[in-house]
Amino acid sequence: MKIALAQINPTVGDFAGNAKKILEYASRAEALGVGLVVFPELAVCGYPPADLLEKASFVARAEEVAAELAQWTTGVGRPAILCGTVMATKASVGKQVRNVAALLDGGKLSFVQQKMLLPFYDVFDEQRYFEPAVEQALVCVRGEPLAITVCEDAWNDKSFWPRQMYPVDPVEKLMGQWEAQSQDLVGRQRVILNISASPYWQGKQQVRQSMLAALARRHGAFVAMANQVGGNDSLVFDGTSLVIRPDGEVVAQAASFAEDLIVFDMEDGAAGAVEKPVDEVAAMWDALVLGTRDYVRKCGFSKVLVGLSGGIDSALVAAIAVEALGKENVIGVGMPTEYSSLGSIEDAKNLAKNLGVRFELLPVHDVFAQFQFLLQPLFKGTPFGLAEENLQPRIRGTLLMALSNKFGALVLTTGNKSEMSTGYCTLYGDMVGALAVIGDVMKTRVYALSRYVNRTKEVIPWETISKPPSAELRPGQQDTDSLPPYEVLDPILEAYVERYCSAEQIAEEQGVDVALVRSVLQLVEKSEYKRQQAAPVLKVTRKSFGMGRRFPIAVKVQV
Ligand SMILES: Nc1ncnc2c1ncn2[C@@H]1O[C@H](COP(=O)(O)OP(=O)(O)OC[C@H]2O[C@@H]([n+]3cccc(C(=O)O)c3)[C@H](O)[C@@H]2O)[C@@H](O)[C@H]1O
Ligand SMILES: Nc1ncnc2c1ncn2[C@@H]1O[C@H](COP(=O)(O)OP(=O)(O)OP(=O)(O)O)[C@@H](O)[C@H]1O
Ligand SMILES: NC(=O)CC[C@H](N)C(=O)O
Repeated sequence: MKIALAQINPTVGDFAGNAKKILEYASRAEALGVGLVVFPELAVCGYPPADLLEKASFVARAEEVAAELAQWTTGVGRPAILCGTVMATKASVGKQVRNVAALLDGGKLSFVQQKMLLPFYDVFDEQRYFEPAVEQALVCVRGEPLAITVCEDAWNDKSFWPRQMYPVDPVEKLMGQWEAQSQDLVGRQRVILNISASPYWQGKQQVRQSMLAALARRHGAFVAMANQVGGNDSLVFDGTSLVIRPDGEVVAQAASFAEDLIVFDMEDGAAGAVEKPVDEVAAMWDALVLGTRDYVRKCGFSKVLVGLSGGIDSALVAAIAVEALGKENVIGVGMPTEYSSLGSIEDAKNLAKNLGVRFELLPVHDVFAQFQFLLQPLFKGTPFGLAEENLQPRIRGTLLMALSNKFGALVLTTGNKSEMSTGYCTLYGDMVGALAVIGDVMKTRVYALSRYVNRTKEVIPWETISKPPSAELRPGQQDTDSLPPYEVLDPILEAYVERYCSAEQIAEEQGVDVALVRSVLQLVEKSEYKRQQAAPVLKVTRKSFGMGRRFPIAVKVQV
């Protein structure tokens, strides 16, 4: 039997749109003569639906849609559909919802495999909503025996992980059944299907592939994983659906960061490997582009605004926005004060010209002067300081939000992960905005991505890339007045924020003074309040700010 993996981009809660997409892909699979078409985890309602799952009407709607989709499988020659959805539980104890792989065949719901392992770490919170499966069962589709798993069910293999997170391994259980039923299944190729909603972070594609290859080798099985693609709030799903043969070789791989349909046939399993190497910078770029596009469009917008300072962060965000939404949908706004260098305004204009985007100049010297004048009686006798400096980003934030209200364009916020980690950003100032596009990208990585943007021609002006970073909030200000150089800072932050290393471990690992490390860690601890008020951050690393990293604010932490 030919099996198709349909890597679709659903929208959370858009039942009609998702069902239409499922049938569109199922029809394409039908035209290719497949017997079964496999869709990602929760394809019917989109992943992650979060607390929408607590509404009985949401779950009921998913059940109705699954029944409608089943109708489609009635026709002659129609493939069976295996798709992720939610269903109410029947028992009167426990959680009310099940995360399931539903097999729709012959016009009806013919089999249900409930998810057994419910991830509850980082961005996942499935134990909050779902009742876990207590058992697994093999199923025959058009005469082919199949082992069906839902995402995390395949992530607990003892041959791959040094430590198993759960006491059971659903794949092991299913393969045990294959053994037990060997009389019926003798000579039959083992096949493990996995429907996934497995989000991207840097390096994730390789982890997923090696893990599934280990599973294939250990059980002598074909492993086929259909993954979701697309951005949903902070999460970006890369797709990269895979088919791996029993010797661990990849035999089919779907596109990354785009919808796709791939077909495989166990009989042609010997076909050459099609493994595509991953360029980490390119993958991160693709993730940021897709995450931005889907956030803006799925929220019902098409246009965005970016404050262009002539600096590298806003330049990179504008370049991502153009790739995601088209140059006609991006507006750059320059808002200089007396501390902005002439070069910065030129750099911002050149960037806008290179990107082909509309550029508006709103000099804010007078507004800034008016604010200071108004505050003068209260501020009398105090030196020019943070309060005055921060007025500038706050004026810019107010103007960007006014333009947003007037023209219905979302503001993209430009802070990077180094700044968000250390609190080097102004609350209600440069932190305004709908989406923190590069909030999970350290400054040193911002440079790498900018060079990637310029790989064929100069888009981000070289002046922007080569000048020392500065917030330009007072004469001659440079980031290094307040922070260590980014080459020193970023590895410290990565070790602390992403790997939870101690000051001593970091000092030893990186050969830096422990007092310097402590001063950086203190900045991280002191700025949690800012991060909790920040726009959603597109997750591109193992540990990003937002729902997968929860720390208290009113707290005393020793670093
Ligand atoms: N625990 C807590 N919970 C809630 N709110 C808390 C708080 N602690 C302080 N606050 C509030 O936060 C205020 C301080 O925060 P905030 O007003 O943001 O100001 P603050 O962090 O003091 O200053 C902003 C820093 O970021 C730098 N900056 C600004 C803009 C852009 C860039 C750049 O390079 O991109 C850098 C700037 O040079 C300065 O060093 C306090 O006055 C207080 O109102
Ligand atoms: N003169 C300006 N005109 C328009 N927007 C500005 C201006 N200055 C700052 N901004 C906005 O505020 C954000 C914070 O900028 P700032 O210059 O303070 O530091 P930065 O983090 O180094 O960013 P960048 O590298 O983009 O300059 C910028 O990315 C930009 O969106
Ligand atoms: N939806 C899931 O079960 C995802 C969990 C899985 N470990 C992943 O990160 O991809």
